[in-house]
Amino acid sequence: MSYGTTFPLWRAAAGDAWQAYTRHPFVEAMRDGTLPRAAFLRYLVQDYLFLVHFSRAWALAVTKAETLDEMRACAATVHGLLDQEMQLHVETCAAEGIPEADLFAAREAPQNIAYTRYVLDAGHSGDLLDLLAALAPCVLGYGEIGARLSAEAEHPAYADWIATYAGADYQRSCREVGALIDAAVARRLGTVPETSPRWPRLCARFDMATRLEADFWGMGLAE
Ligand SMILES: Cc1ncc(C[n+]2csc(CCO)c2C)c(N)n1
Repeated sequence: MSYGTTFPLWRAAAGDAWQAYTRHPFVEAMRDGTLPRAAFLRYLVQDYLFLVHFSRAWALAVTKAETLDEMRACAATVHGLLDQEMQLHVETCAAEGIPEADLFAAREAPQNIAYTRYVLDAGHSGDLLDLLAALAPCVLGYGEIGARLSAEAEHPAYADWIATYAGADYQRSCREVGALIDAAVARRLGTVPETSPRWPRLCARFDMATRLEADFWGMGLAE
């Protein structure tokens, strides 16, 4: 999965951290069906809270945008998060007897706070590129994981989760976010962004968010 031209450069700069995130033991246990249900639910409850803060981060991106096209793309993501992506969490948890009010009131894990507030701070202290570099591992990493697991899954236990992220709708939104990033980079850094003095900091943002994603999986596995 390339999702544009900027993402592969950031992914390569993150090196081994990218594999540690996208091939984390939690991911591999969804692939082979050995992930304990309790670990998945612990992850899903935290992920609901995560998506609340990610909706805020994409809303911040609307205010950091410089063009109407950027605003539309970020606003569409806010809408998709609030009205579609969180449904997987709400429905899966409801089927396990966990109502949505309990999800909203759940206590945030430190790994969740670290990741979501890091992304929000990247946006508050920087511009749209700083924010997008911190958001990219989440959106595009799940696109990569979903596509791989749908080809490699050995067990149906987590088929709904995999289908959400491997599905055509989600894969299209990954391509759209990839295009948003490419256009935002070209607009602000020109056609050879790797030579910009800002480039190393954007790579560092992407790298840190990638490490925080791996820690988020680890939180799901911790008893
Ligand atoms: C820890 C964690 N990381 C990434 C995602 C996936 N995700 C989060 S926000 C967003 C953008 C809207 O399409 C996507 C795809 C998740 N659910 N949980």
